[in-house]
Amino acid sequence: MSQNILVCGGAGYIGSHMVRLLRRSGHVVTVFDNFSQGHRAALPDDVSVIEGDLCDPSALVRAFAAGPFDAVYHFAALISVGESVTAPDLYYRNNVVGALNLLDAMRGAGCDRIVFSSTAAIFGNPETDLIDESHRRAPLNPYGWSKLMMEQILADHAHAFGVRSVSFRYFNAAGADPTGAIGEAHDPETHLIPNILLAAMGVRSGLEIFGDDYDTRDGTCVRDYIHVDDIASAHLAALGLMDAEPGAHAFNLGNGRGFTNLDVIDAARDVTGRDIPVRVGPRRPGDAAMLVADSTKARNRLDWTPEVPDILDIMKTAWTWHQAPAYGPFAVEHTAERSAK
Ligand SMILES: NC(=O)c1ccc[n+]([C@@H]2O[C@H](COP(=O)([O-])OP(=O)(O)OC[C@H]3O[C@@H](n4cnc5c(N)ncnc54)[C@H](O)[C@@H]3O)[C@@H](O)[C@H]2O)c1
Ligand SMILES: O=c1ccn([C@@H]2O[C@H](COP(=O)(O)OP(=O)(O)O[C@H]3O[C@H](CO)[C@H](O)[C@H](O)[C@H]3O)[C@@H](O)[C@H]2O)c(=O)[nH]1
Repeated sequence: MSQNILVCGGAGYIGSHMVRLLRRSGHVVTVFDNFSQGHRAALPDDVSVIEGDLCDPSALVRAFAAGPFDAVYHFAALISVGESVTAPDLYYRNNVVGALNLLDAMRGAGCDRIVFSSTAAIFGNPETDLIDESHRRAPLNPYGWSKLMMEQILADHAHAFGVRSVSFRYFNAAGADPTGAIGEAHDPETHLIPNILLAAMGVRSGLEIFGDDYDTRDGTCVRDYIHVDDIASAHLAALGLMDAEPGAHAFNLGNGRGFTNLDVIDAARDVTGRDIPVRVGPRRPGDAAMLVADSTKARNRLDWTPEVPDILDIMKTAWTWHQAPAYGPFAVEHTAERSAK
């Protein structure tokens, strides 16, 4: 049955892939975004767009006046682990105060279902190779704390107000829509795979690896990369779970395979066939050595199966996007590079 969905942060990287999946699935979509990182060009013509900031309660009242909404997907946040260490005030204001404003506005409008973007960063350095939902939470940075606080707030709102929620702890979102129409375009770009591909393009002079003295197989950090459309498909399944079971649910989303930063660079060399100059720099503050998901719970409870689990296939979709980005800070440089050939 078609539902009316508000997607906060829907113009961003993961949100825009969610918007497309919701439209393909027949749902009606309204996007709320302040466009600090989002892109209008990432949105299809058949969605309504409300420009506003989560930190402005009046903008949220305006958004909910466009409802009623059956559910909210909440992707809007500041997302850089390293930046959160030096600017914690920004992270707590945007990610906690802003999200509380959203919950207030939902309650005022009688909307009681929310799917929340949490993160592997709530776990800190893991005690086991694979991290399942029962693992101890011990964030290493304010970004992770902001997300863990929101998970607690959602649990308390379930108890006090009957809010139904699903928190998804994504491990590392990667890849792009297979058509290449939308993809990852942050400014500044801090994520590993886009930075590697920008180095492969020659848009960046090379890639700096943040530390090679971690206690891992080759000394670089280990991450679990999950295709952005596989994150979106889990979110779609969450609608049914919230209908069936009240309360605050949480799931870890990953492929269960860890790749060192050097492995990821090798995968990019395979896919692009290009030289990727690499230099080793100091560790980045707030980084965990290794984050790999056990997503058995999502597979069982949501009947969720990742469709693009292979790192090379994930990389191929990212490469398709990066070679001809339709928008974002590097679209112009890429155009210049293409025309120079
Ligand atoms: N990218 C990853 O690997 C990853 C991993 C785990 C969790 N997450 C979480 O997933 C969510 C989406 O991540 P993303 O990579 O798509 O980020 P993104 O920056 O591309 O998207 C976030 C969107 O939210 C908007 N936004 C931010 N603050 C806002 C505010 N105060 N009011 C209104 N709009 C605002 C931005 O303009 C942007 O469009 C975030 O909550 C992030 O913490 C991302
Ligand atoms: O230019 C770069 C960029 C990244 N890295 C390294 O690559 C790994 C992955 O870094 P990303 O910035 O791509 O991703 P993170 O693991 O730091 O964080 C991502 O996943 C987290 C969950 O683990 C958060 O949710 C966050 O929003 C999301 O950006 C880390 O070891 C990082 O130090 C580099 O060496 N060079």
